Amino acid sequence: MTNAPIRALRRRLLLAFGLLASVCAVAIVYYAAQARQHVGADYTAMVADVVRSQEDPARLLTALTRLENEHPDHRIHQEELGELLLRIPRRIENIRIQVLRSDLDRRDYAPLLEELSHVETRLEALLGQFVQVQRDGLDEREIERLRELGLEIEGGLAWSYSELNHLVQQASADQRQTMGWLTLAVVSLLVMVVLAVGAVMLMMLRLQRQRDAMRHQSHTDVLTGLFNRRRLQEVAEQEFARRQRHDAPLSLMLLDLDHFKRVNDAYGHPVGDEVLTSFAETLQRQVRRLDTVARMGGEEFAVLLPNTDGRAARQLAERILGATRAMPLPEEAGDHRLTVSIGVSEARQGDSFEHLYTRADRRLYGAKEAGRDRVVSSEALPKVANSGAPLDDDELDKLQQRNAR
Ligand SMILES: Nc1nc2c(ncn2[C@@H]2O[C@H](COP(=O)(O)OP(=O)(O)OP(=O)(O)O)[C@@H](O)[C@H]2O)c(=O)[nH]1
Repeated sequence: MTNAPIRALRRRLLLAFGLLASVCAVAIVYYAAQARQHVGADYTAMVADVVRSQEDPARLLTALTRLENEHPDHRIHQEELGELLLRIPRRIENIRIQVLRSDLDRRDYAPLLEELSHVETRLEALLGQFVQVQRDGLDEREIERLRELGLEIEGGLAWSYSELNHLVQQASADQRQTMGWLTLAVVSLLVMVVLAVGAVMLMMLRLQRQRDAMRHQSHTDVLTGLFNRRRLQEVAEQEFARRQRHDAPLSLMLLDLDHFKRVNDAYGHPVGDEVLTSFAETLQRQVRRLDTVARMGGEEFAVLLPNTDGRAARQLAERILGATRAMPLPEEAGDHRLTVSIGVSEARQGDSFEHLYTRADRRLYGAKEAGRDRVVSSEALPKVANSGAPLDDDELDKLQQRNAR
């Protein structure tokens, strides 16, 4: 079992994690920018209006002073004053509406609106006075009265606008601070979410690894690292299904080390283990990547050979015979001659894996019976000593039964 699926899964998880983190980062930056823009835009219009209105009190006073010095025949400054007396109430109304619609605290702006209302009544009085002046002309008393009203209005307006300015600046600063905290909270939250998602992904990855490791163990022979009987069965079922679709040949080879008990008895079990492991390596060196090598138990092995007919399987088996004889053994067992018996069978029409396995097993038995260190396959069955004719499967069955008795 390779690590490739785990690596692929890890790559996919990392990619998903990176994408998620990027989306979160873009969302945070976009949100923060939007929020700041919104706060700024809310008060900018009001501040602009207040700044414009703050010029009105000074203009009013200037217009009144010029009025004093104006020649009765020239009505230029009277017109300027008249215009101001119409414009200032409009501006006050505009600012009042904006204040009422804003998020400012009512308790903060109530005195300010009260003062503006007072200024409005004073403006009405000034307007009345002004109309009278226009009608009756200016005298010392009228001028004095106009100046008093003008100063009162100027004071009220200046105080109200400066208070309002202060309130707006304060509110703006408060909101910016709130937005800062809010942004920090959102960022922390998102970071936590991202970390949590990352942790879950890591856990999933670990679980996947553990599952793969367990699956690997359940399919693997501990001593040799080869597949075990169960895995061979699974692969064989897949190969049989594939064979039905593509009509490709499929062969099975069963191998059993000869007189292996003697190795154990002569050199000890650990040396026997080493020999089994070396034989497994020898087998793997002989086969192709698409072949499946398994240890069936004890000193018995199997090789499933997709896209391989009986003849090619036999040739491979002959090669394995030679490689086994030439296989270097552990030092302690240097004198021993290791050989193997092999039964080979090719899948026939309508076969199941059980059929294929039983036939190969029978031929393996035949190889043992015929003297070991040989291959028995459908293409070259062992000869019966007295007749010299090759044995077929039925004859091998009979031989097997006779020996069992
Ligand atoms: N060292 C070692 N020996 C094992 C292992 N599994 C099975 N064996 C031994 O393999 C031997 C098999 O002996 P037998 O079934 O008599 O077969 P054999 O001696 O190879 O004789 P033939 O198969 O008839 O040629 C026994 O001694 C088992 O103890 C293993 O994992 N390690």
